[in-house]
Amino acid sequence: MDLETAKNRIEYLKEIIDQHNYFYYVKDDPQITDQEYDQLIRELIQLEEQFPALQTPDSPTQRVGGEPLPYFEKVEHRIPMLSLGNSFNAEELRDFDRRVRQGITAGQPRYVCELKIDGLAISVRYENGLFVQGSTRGDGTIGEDITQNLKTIRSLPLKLKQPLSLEVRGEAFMPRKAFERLNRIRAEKGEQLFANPRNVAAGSLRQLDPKLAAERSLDVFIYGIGSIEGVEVESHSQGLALLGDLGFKINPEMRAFDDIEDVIGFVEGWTEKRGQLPYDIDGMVVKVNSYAHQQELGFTAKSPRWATAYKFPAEEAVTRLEGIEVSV
Ligand SMILES: CC(C)(CNC(=O)c1ccc(Oc2ccccc2)cc1)c1ccc2c(N)nc(N)nc2n1
Repeated sequence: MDLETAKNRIEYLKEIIDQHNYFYYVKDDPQITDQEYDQLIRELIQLEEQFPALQTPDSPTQRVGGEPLPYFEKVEHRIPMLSLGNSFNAEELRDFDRRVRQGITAGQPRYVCELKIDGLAISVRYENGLFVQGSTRGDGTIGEDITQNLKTIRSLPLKLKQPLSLEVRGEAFMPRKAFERLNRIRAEKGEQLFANPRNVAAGSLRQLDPKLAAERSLDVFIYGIGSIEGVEVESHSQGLALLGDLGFKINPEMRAFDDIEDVIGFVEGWTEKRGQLPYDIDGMVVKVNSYAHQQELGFTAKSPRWATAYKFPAEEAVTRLEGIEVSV
């Protein structure tokens, strides 16, 4: 095969594999069998080995990157990763609504409610549509560069559907089924079990060897834009829709409401049924949707005044002792 033919075939394979990665890992709706997918990947690996000059960093073969790192570099977030104030019950959500209504001068607030995934907060930077760097939240200003590990998460695109430069925020997590499978294997080996999926996700992303992160079936939901060039976005929901169009995995359970009583109904609903989700959540996040309203409301020292985290009541750790239920 000559160079030109190889170049065209490699470009075709990268495109088609990216599309199938999107269907499988982002939409959870595979369009081809695992065997057909493996065949495409194997052909691309062979062609890139035969024509090394044609291998590019955004190739799907580059997800399980290089050698283990000696340490993680520090990364300064251009836009800080802020924390959330907490609300613990319906009345505190009503207080939040009253403060919001006092702080805006025009219109009524519209709220977007999202699941608060129990994972590790991350920030990922793209330049001209290509994944260039990923980092942990750290202290909100300085995080750790975990690019190699984040590239192993297949629901995180290496190349966006539009060549935009932006920084996104999200939560990396381990699905409950992967957590249970991992602990079953550790139990068989007589190794100590992990306490919860969040610890495994955090521990995996802090491994210096990306091959370990690649084995952990980690996943990600993107929940916000840190910064974006060349695109005007006016609301949080519009931002999420744009992120979805770019190929990011957005949590499908987000809803918008105009009345705080509907927000309360929604978050109380999830308090009951969160066990049905394939991943752990530790609360809900309620955000004022309009960026104009967010601008008016501003921030406290470390949190936006236009968002709050509704924390679920601590689950009663109920253990069965000789058949009787005791709450601990
Ligand atoms: C709302 C925000 C705190 C993100 N937003 C920011 O971090 C943020 C940061 C600078 C901003 O503006 C500034 C720009 C420059 C300087 C200072 C602030 C605005 C928002 C947040 C935090 C955690 C979340 C979580 N676990 N789950 C979901 N679903 N959403 C979440 N949302």
